Amino acid sequence: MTNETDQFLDSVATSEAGGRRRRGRATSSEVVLAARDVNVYYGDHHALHGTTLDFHKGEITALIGPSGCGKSTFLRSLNLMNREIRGCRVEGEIIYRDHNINTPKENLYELRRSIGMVFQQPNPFRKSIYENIVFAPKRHGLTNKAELDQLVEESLRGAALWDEVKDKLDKSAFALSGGQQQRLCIARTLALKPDVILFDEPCSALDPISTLAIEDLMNSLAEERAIIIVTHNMEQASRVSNRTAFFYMGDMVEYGETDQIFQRPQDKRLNDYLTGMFS
Ligand SMILES: Nc1ncnc2c1ncn2[C@@H]1O[C@H](COP(=O)(O)OP(=O)(O)OP(=O)(O)O)[C@@H](O)[C@H]1O
Repeated sequence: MTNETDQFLDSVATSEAGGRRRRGRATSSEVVLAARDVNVYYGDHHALHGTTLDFHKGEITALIGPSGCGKSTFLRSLNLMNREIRGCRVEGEIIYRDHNINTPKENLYELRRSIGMVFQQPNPFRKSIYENIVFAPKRHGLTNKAELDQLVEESLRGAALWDEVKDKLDKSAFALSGGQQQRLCIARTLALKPDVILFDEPCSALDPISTLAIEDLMNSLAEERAIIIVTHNMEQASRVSNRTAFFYMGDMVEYGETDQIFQRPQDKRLNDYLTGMFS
């Protein structure tokens, strides 16, 4: 291991946030979601090559690697979002609770309840805070006002936003700060009671304080779910995740417990990436 890696790890281990929230090791054997030999093509371009990976309840898995290596492509395969991209083809199996969902008959609408997604840019609807939360549950048939009210409170509490917005639920979601909007998007996802949440660089548009709030939140959400996060921020991956997968040019090159990946990288490309030789 190089000096640069040592320094980086020291800075993570001694930072207050790192010490407080560091996960690092595997804690669970319950696989909720798994990819089996997943290949993704955009037209003729073979963007992701035969990727096999398990995701566990109670854990956060980080997907890392240089720009264009296929992290987001892989993430979007996990809830079949790639189907919305014209010319994109996903081969292989995505096993959710022992059943392959990568089939034409899979009901995407129902699937997205179970496997939620939070994007890079907060994307609330142009509606009130309350309506943002109840929009999808209403479409799924929930109409009882008391039940909707309770769901709004539960979801906002789950996203650590309730105290900040409980007196202005009828106000526009756009009146919230960027960090609050991202937590609202998380609350919106929680309202559907998913047991997997995919995060695609959820903090890249946020300031450091909001970033720490989202990291804390992911930590608590992971207690009952599997969380998968794409991040360019190596300190973040090291702080929040139990396991890490490193991608390079469409291949998943190395996977393991986060402590091992960051402290004892096996592959030279991973070591070079961690020490900033390329980004
Ligand atoms: N919608 C698309 N249409 C065509 N090619 C795409 C599309 N999305 C991604 N690609 C290609 O697939 C490959 C992987 O891209 P992807 O966005 O998954 O990488 P990434 O690791 O998430 O990158 P970044 O960190 O920059 O977001 C790249 O070669 C990219 O150009």
